[in-house]
Amino acid sequence: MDEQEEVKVKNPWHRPVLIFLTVFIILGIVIMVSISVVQNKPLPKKYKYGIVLDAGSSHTSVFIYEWPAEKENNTGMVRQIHTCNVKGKGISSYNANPDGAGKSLQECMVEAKQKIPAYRHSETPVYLGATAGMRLLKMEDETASEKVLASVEHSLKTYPFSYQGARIISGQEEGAFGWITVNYLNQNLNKPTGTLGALDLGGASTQITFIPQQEIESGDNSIDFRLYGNDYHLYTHSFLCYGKDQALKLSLSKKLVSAHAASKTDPIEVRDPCFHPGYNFTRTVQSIFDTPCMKAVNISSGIISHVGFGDWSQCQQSIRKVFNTSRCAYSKCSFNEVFQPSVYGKFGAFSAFFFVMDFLNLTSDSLAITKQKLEKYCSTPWKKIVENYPLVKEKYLSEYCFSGTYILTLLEDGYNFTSENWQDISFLKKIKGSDAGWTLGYMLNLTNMIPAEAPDTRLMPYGGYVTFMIFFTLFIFVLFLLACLYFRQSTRKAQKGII
Ligand SMILES: Nc1ccn([C@@H]2O[C@H](COP(=O)(O)OP(=O)(O)OP(=O)(O)O)[C@@H](O)[C@H]2O)c(=O)n1
Ligand SMILES: [Ca+2]
Repeated sequence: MDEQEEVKVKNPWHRPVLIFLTVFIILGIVIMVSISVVQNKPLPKKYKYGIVLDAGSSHTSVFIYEWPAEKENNTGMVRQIHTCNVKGKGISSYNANPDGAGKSLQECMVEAKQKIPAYRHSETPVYLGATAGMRLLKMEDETASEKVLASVEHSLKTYPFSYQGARIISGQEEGAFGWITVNYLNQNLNKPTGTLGALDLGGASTQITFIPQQEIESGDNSIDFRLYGNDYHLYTHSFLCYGKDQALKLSLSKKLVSAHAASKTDPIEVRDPCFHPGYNFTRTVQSIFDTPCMKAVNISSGIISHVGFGDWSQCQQSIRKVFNTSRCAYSKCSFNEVFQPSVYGKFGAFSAFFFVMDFLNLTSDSLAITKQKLEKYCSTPWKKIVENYPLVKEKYLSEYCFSGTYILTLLEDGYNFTSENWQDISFLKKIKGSDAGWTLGYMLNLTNMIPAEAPDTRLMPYGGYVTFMIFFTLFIFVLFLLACLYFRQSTRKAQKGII
């Protein structure tokens, strides 16, 4: 009986240290299992795709985007994997032949089929957004614009993707989605850092979008977003007819009207300081007035002899005439009686802002140097320019003096940038491999990929998780060894006791 009692007392499982260690080991295992379950929730590993067609006034581009399926709500995860430039002009140029608009997309859409894995085709959304060219066509001939949209819709539905619509987007959407794109790509949206304003220059319209420091006095210039848990109150404006092709027509029409008033020769000679000395090109009056951007004038037909004389400061004076700055019903205006708060913060200037300033090698100079270089460029004889750039299309080449001067005048006299904040403007084409423009923001919005609230994050970052698991495994292993040793010692002692 005495012996039996001694065995009971010395049973090692009854020692508090051993009980303590055992509880710790079990607790440790439970914690490890729980963490690995939370951390390793099954996640689909594959990529998803989206296609957006930018049907601009001068041309159409097809953008293909890709993102990891499990990370679609994180900022900066969507990237552009391919672009295809549709051959020919923009879809609005098919007003007299709407079927041609749909057909023009074929080559790029076939390319899209090859770029996106076949098993993803049916779930890949396709959106087409048309901008200022189609806005103008709609103003001129609504039936023609509907036919063009019906034609591209019919064409896009023949592909195995998930067709989501073809529509004319508003100027506010164009500005706001451009702003979302640049800030999404720069990963500014879920951080307390400042955002980047967006400046977009197309062929037929131009947009300015930024977060101002002052109240927005006109309702149609204000847009509110809640993205990743932050509220954004944006100023945006789109100037229809102030893209660089329409602005050239506006400017030429003014020169034509005064030349016509001064002398009624046929052809009418229009001397233009925005074109190089020695440049001489024959145009029809109709080619300048073929747009609803211009008021009808009494010169409706005839031939123009367009003669350049390359004088930058006269060119700038002539361009100023297309901006009406005489009246403003608000505390501040840009031009044409449009409210605009003072520009604030850094800006990204893309599309034709970039094409032109990049060609002229003016993307990183001060305003004063930019003017000097442009003055020199405009006064260079046309013959020399053609010799210097044999590979550039003559139509593009002839217009860079006008376009550069237009950009400078729009930014300085129109939007009120100064020599102090000139270098806050970055002329850029791409951000981390994706084009700056409205298309990415448009897709992110329509696929709900930017949540209003910040998405849930992992329990801990991957590196932290791995360190934690290694440390904890070692810890439990040591505890286990200690427990074994202690158990063996206790058993021995107990056995000795029995003997
Ligand atoms: N390498 C290039 C490409 C385009 N352009 C010019 O840039 C303008 C078009 O810019 P873009 O942003 O493509 O305009 P769209 O989107 O077609 O027009 P919008 O946005 O007004 O609808 C046109 O004048 C075109 O001639 C250029 O000078 N150099
Ligand atoms: Ca555009």
